Amino acid sequence: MNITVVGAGTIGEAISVALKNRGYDVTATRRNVSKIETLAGLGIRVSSKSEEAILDADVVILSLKPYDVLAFVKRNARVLAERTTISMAAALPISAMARYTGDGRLMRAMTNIAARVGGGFTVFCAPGMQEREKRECRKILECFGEVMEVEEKYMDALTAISGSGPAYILTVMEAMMYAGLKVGLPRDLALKASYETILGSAKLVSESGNHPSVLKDLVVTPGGVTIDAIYELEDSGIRTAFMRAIESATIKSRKISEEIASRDP
Ligand SMILES: NC(=O)C1=CN([C@@H]2O[C@H](COP(=O)(O)OP(=O)(O)OC[C@H]3O[C@@H](n4cnc5c(N)ncnc54)[C@H](O)[C@@H]3O)[C@@H](O)[C@H]2O)C=CC1
Ligand SMILES: O=C(O)[C@@H]1CCC=N1
Repeated sequence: MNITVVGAGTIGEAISVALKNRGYDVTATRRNVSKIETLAGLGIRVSSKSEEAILDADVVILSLKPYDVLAFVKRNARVLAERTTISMAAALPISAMARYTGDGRLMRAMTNIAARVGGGFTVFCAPGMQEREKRECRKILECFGEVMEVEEKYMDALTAISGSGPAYILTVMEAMMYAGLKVGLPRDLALKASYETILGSAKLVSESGNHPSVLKDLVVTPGGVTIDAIYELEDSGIRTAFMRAIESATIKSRKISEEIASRDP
């Protein structure tokens, strides 16, 4: 199966590598191909001519900025209507693209940067697509990590939690690492202790099926060390900070969505 990834920037490059690693035949496009020369070394075809590169594709994955995806869909509506098309863009509703192509072969997906190492979480919706084609797309998305089909009304919130999420967790990781430096750990050890702890905690929730609060409570030994840290975190309002952050990103995604839907590129 030939897959063309249009817009090999941050996410397009990550998913091109993940697809190639799973044996797909991949073409990646970017206006300035010198920036994706390393992809060619991995056996990915690179091209600056997106309009031509989609002609040979069975599946087209669009990883341009949201408004650029819509403009690309409009310009190439006839070609895309005859191919499976997966938009990775935040905030771009299927209905806005379907104005030009119909929704029969369109999928909207949201992944995250961990797709690069097969650790992404990808949600998708494709209300007009036949089940067989949807299953093929699902297999493609599974190259990026875990996959779930969801209703489109949840996409903005999921973008805010898991699409943008690595930025929050990496901020937490960085803060933990700097805390380690403050209390005298060497840099490498502070970083490893931080990421292994985040990785292990996520694995514990995923494999035990327990609620995070149940597991957290097990760590807090009465009169011990952890409670002093939890006291400081609660005092800083860490939970409301996360809730505000994710609510704010959700609102931003909805706002962009409304703006895009009302524009004709
Ligand atoms: N960065 C992330 O972690 C995630 C991004 N996304 C979505 O992925 C999309 C891309 O985001 P990023 O990768 O962060 O942006 P980016 O700016 O790194 O990538 C977009 C790329 O498209 C290229 N481009 C623009 N017009 C083109 C054309 N006509 N043909 C070929 N290439 C063209 C640009 O040069 C750029 O390299 C956005 O819609 C975003 O919402 C989704 C999930 C996570
Ligand atoms: O910041 C953004 O808009 C994109 C969507 C999810 C992650 N990055």
